[in-house]
Amino acid sequence: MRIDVVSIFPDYLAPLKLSLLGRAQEDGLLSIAIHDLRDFTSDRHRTVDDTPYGGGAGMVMKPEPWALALERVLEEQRPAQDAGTDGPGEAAPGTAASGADDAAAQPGGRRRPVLVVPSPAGEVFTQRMAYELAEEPTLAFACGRYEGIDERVLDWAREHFEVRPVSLGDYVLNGGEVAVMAMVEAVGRLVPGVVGNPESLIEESHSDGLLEYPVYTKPSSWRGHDVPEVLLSGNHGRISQWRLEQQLRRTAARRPELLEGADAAAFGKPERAV
Ligand SMILES: N#Cc1c(-c2ccc3ccn(Cc4cccnc4)c3c2)n[nH]c1N
Repeated sequence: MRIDVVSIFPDYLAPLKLSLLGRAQEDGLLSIAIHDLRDFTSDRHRTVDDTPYGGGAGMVMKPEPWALALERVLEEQRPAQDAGTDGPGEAAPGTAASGADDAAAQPGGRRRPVLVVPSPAGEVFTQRMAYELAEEPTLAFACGRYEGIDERVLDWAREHFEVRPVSLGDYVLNGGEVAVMAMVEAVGRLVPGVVGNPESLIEESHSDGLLEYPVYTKPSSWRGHDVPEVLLSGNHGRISQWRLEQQLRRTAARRPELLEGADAAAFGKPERAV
């Protein structure tokens, strides 16, 4: 998978070169390119913002640098797009990645590349969305700042990308970079080979629509706190039952809305046609 990120703070994204995602790039499983929006300005001050039409506080990001930056992204992503490389497999039927979204279709049937635009006004990011985005051969992320990006950029981008405004959650950040870090990590770890043991992707929070069970390691007794006896029993049937009970208890206590009409698949990996 190829990922491109456009930001006025490229150094903010430096951690994407570390740890698991860094090794995945060394192994050729992922490539992550960061583009400085200021490289696409034309004035000596490398201006990326201006005052808002209609008045109001703050500044708005100018459209032209964004269009030039995103055109460069389109150009650089074309080989991966044309190869359709690196989706973890067939796109889950019915998901946007599977071409079910006609809006994403290009002339000649080629799918438009996905552009994720972090925004407080976006669709909330979920594990299900992470699975869907992980099916794409390329992803582009536009990190806004100030009061946001001139809306005409998104209108223009829809002619070239499948544009997805996405929010990290219902709180206010100063820009899109933190959201992109979270999304790139959540998506990147789903690309086959990035996480050493794919088993660990199965039993984690949200992968089955429930919060994960508590985990323990040695010593079995620590400062007067003991590991639950069932986990020392070696009885795998009892252990699985206990873990599911813990998941249900935690989810009911902390995220009861996940249980309403819970169809675990509705929150985890999209259903695949049998
Ligand atoms: N994803 C996400 C977000 C953002 C977010 C994302 C991009 C930008 C670009 C600018 N701001 C500041 C800003 C603040 C308020 C109103 N309008 C703009 C951003 C906030 N805030 N909260 C989230 N969950």
